[in-house]
Amino acid sequence: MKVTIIGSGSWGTGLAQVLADNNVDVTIWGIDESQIDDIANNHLNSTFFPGVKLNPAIKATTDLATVTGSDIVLLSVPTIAIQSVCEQVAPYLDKKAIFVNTSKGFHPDTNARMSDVIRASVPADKLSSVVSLIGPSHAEEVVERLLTTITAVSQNEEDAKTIQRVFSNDYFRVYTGNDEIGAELGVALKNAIAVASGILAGIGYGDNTRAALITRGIAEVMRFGSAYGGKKETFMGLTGIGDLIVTATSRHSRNFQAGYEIGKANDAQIYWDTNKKTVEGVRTAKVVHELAKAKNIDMPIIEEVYKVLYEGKEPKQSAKDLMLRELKSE
Ligand SMILES: NC(=O)C1=CN([C@@H]2O[C@H](COP(=O)(O)OP(=O)(O)OC[C@H]3O[C@@H](n4cnc5c(N)ncnc54)[C@H](OP(=O)(O)O)[C@@H]3O)[C@@H](O)[C@H]2O)C=CC1
Ligand SMILES: O=C(CO)COP(=O)(O)O
Repeated sequence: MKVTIIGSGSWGTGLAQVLADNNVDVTIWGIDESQIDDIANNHLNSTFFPGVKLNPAIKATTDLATVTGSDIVLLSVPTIAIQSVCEQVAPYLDKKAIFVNTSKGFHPDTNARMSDVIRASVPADKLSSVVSLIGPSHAEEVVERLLTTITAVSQNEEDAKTIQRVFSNDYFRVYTGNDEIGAELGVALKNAIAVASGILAGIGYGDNTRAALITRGIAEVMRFGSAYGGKKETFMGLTGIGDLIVTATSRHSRNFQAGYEIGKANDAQIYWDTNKKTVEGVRTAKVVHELAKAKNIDMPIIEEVYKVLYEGKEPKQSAKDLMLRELKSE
């Protein structure tokens, strides 16, 4: 089994650690020469995990020809780059490969889900199927081999089981699932709710607020996800409430961190002026704002995140407006 990981960022490196620990032949392909050199020769990815030793069996290269012969191609670049890396990779494949998606969000122009983007970008004779490997899983913890559970979601049960088998070990437990729509919408939307969680913490609100946010947040995710074809029970699993909990509460979350800075400043401009990290929830808030309007779905929390990010609304005013909305029963 040969696996190529596309992207030398934090999640690609974390998943390479899992595969190398499982004695799988794994190579990371990336565009940043110094990062690739660090992984290949020092067995470190100092940009993301300073001081954390990587399994020395992980190979790394900037040569895309390494993709030839791969049984599995795992994509770990931000959602904005998924289509372009698929188009770059496909010509190098000499057989059908399982494409593993790990990105959480939507296509930058079409708002399509990631599995649909991959299916549209990889020719059928190069694609066995798409499996999304998604769930509550901060790379910073996986690379340190802290116990993690995740789901391999696919329309193709056999390929989902292959990914389950290849990745599972005593610290990384993989479940399978087939609700691609529900799972991919769950992990995308939770990022926008995590931005809200960071904002509320940055303002100075406490644990009651966070519990309210998570509870009302999953209700919103479920409302949106089922309107777009997801199964209700999926939102109660790892790709729903599980991923929302970890992202809305963890110091590792870049969505939470971005929100925190915005809340502290009571202004989103600080994010637009300074952020250099991958923060998928920011664009997701815009996509959800548009898609919710199209189907008239009530999304009060994500709508306030949208207003803070894109209309200059003060976060403190947004929090008050959420509390003073028309009173409802649960
Ligand atoms: N980090 C995590 O814990 C988890 C992340 N995810 C998801 O995984 C996806 C990737 O995130 P993550 O790894 O954290 O992001 P990072 O920012 O850590 O890494 C992204 C990597 O992709 C590279 N990249 C960007 N564009 C291209 C391109 N066009 N061609 C080749 N490489 C490219 C970047 O290179 P450069 O820096 O040189 O631009 C960088 O090495 C996101 O959708 C995220 O939501 C999911 C679960 C966990
Ligand atoms: O998706 C993640 C954990 O499951 C990573 O979250 P962040 O992108 O907010 O760091």
